Amino acid sequence: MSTATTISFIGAGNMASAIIGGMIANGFNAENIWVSAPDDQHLQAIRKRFGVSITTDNRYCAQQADIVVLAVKPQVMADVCRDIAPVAQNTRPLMVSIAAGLEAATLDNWLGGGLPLVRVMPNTPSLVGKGAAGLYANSQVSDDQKASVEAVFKSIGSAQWVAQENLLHAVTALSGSGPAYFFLMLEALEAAATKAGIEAGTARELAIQTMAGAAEMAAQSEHDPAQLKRNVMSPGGTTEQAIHTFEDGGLRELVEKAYQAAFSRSEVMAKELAGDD
Ligand SMILES: NC(=O)C1=CN([C@@H]2O[C@H](COP(=O)(O)OP(=O)(O)OC[C@H]3O[C@@H](n4cnc5c(N)ncnc54)[C@H](O)[C@@H]3O)[C@@H](O)[C@H]2O)C=CC1
Ligand SMILES: O=C(O)[C@@H]1CCC=N1
Repeated sequence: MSTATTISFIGAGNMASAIIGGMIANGFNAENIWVSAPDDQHLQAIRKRFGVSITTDNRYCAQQADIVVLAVKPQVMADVCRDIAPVAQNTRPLMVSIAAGLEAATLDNWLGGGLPLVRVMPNTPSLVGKGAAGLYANSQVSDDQKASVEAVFKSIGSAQWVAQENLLHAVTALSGSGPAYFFLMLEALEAAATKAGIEAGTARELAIQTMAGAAEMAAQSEHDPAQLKRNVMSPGGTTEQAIHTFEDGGLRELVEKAYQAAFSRSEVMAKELAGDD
């Protein structure tokens, strides 16, 4: 990533903090980052934590950078885009939206039309440099702009381009929402182990380390996850009992159902919000 790149964030919430934190931990200069939001706890917290420049003026914020990241909730995006449209049309930065289910054409329309725009579906582990992001560029985005936004997201994890915009629904349901699926698993394991008598802190430590270890192994191994799972299942042993319980209880079907629910919600949001003009 070029050290001269300047980047503005409109919105100072969970996802903006995760991206900014990851970028700074990777050597990005806080002086080149601006953030705007209403004067709330988020904005003050982000300045204190990362030393970035802040403002409550979205237009001013948008004017400060080569890349403007739209990091507000989808429901307020229309107002935010219409407000900054005059300055965006004037300075023509690369616009980046991280909002779930909001199509590039809808955003571009709200921004006055004809702007280079990349949609990114990131996730919160970006904060610790372990993000997973899907990216899609509209036809106005140059190769150089693609390279710079890719560099930002690669600096905080994995960044994968998708060829068609509608594949971002699939990315959202996988890696965008995905951290929450694994946190749920951690909660459930910790609760079960605590019931069995282990102290809560110890249960959490062992569960987290197990999840991190399994993920690292899956990333490094030449074997697929099914084989890695079989390697843990000693015949007649303990794991076999647990895995059979998961399978008999319909875990695969439940995962598919949960994935589809997130996917469908992303599609519905796109339709609902596209009509908001
Ligand atoms: N939280 C997550 O795991 C992920 C979130 N996203 C997307 O990121 C976006 C932001 O989500 P979160 O950070 O979770 O939400 P959040 O609620 O934590 O943050 C939203 C931020 O927008 C600010 N804001 C509200 N109205 C504003 C306005 N008019 N102008 C400027 N700022 C305003 C709020 O003060 C807050 O700082 C959403 O569009 C969401 O779809 C995408 C991937 C993952
Ligand atoms: O739940 C949401 O809508 C956002 C998008 C992916 C993760 N959080």
